Amino acid sequence: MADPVILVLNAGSSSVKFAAYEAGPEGLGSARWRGQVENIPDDPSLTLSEDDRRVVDGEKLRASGVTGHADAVRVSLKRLFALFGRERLIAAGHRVVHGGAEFGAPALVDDATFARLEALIPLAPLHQPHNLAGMRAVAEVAPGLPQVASFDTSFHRTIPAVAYTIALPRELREKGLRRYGFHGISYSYIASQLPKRLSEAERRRVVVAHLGNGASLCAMRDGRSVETTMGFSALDGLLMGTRCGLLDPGVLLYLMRERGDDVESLEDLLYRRGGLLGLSGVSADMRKVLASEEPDARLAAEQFVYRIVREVGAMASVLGGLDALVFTAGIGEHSAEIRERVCAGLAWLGLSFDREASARSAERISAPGSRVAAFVIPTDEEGVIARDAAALATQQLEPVG
Ligand SMILES: Nc1ncnc2c1ncn2[C@@H]1O[C@H](COP(=O)(O)OP(=O)(O)O)[C@@H](O)[C@H]1O
Ligand SMILES: CC(=O)OP(=O)(O)O
Ligand SMILES: [Mg+2]
Repeated sequence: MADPVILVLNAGSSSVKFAAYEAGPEGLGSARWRGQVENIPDDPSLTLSEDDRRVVDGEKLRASGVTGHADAVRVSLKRLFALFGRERLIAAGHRVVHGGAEFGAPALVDDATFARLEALIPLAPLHQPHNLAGMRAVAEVAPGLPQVASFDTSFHRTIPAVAYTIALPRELREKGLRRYGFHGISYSYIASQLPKRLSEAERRRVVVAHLGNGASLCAMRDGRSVETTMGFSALDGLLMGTRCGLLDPGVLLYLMRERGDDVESLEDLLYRRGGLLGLSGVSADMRKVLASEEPDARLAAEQFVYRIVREVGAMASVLGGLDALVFTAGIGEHSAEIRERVCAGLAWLGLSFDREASARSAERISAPGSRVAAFVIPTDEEGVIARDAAALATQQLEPVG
């Protein structure tokens, strides 16, 4: 009989990425099927590969009535089931952006858990509803299938109170007002790779730069998170594709008082209209920003780098020094130019950059003898989620006795 399959969904604010893994006797390998629906809701388009071969290439879905994330999941599942039979599915794993103060580890999603995740929607309004819509869509198409949530916040539970506490009155703190941190699934994958790729001395005090559409830094001591640039929400910290990052709250008070901006318009401004897009006026995509001659686009790229350099300095301070810097996610993995500019800004820390190694995307991009080592390690959020799902779903299928 064919091996069972684990499905993974990673729903972002405007996309759904998915992957499916065969669970053989040796465990899970790499994803056999991968794909995504991008540009939801304006112009959703589907891409799907089997064994790294394109099966569907940018098919427009608008005409088939796909508008939201749930539709996108339904269409994706239909296409996947044409490639491997639905009966082979044994579990689905989901990236869930917010686990609140409660979820410190992956969880099987039953009705009670689902309700608790729904209660966290106000903490991540542009991510959490889509994560939950994915679960509902899977439950419709494959009723009874075990579903597992992996959380972006869990990895940061080792951050100490001095770093996560927000200095506001106790009654607000007791309602969950604190810094949480995000991109934890990606950071936990990178942490798992450090012992395999860095020497013992290099992996004591590490800063990982997850630079994708959303971007953050994580300071790790011995592989555990002690500080991160995102906080209560995914709006904090670095400059991102469409988010401006760290912002004086006085700006919000000003906009509310002077322009009468309401919650919806501020949310739209902060999550969708700022960052590289808002500053450059060109695009949220770093490739287009770097290619543009517009002065505002140059400033956007310059500020993207500046904010990383500034925050790595703060992280090094928290760690009491820096042994290694790791780049990951879309920009971190693919943009040699951004890596070079960031590393140039960190030369004072003793980072000596190997441009030739970075240009060919080598794993180690610092020069021999550099006091701070630098690396590129491709992240694998889907792989982490698939393994979490396999572990929890198998537990459920085989009751321990
Ligand atoms: N060669 C490249 N040079 C610069 N930026 C790139 C390159 N390839 C991808 N990117 C950037 O990576 C971003 C997407 O990163 P990714 O980690 O996939 O983000 P997300 O998971 O948040 O969608 C794109 O917005 C694009 O700007
Ligand atoms: C938490 C977050 O910012 O996620 P993403 O990078 O997928 O937008
Ligand atoms: Mg991502």
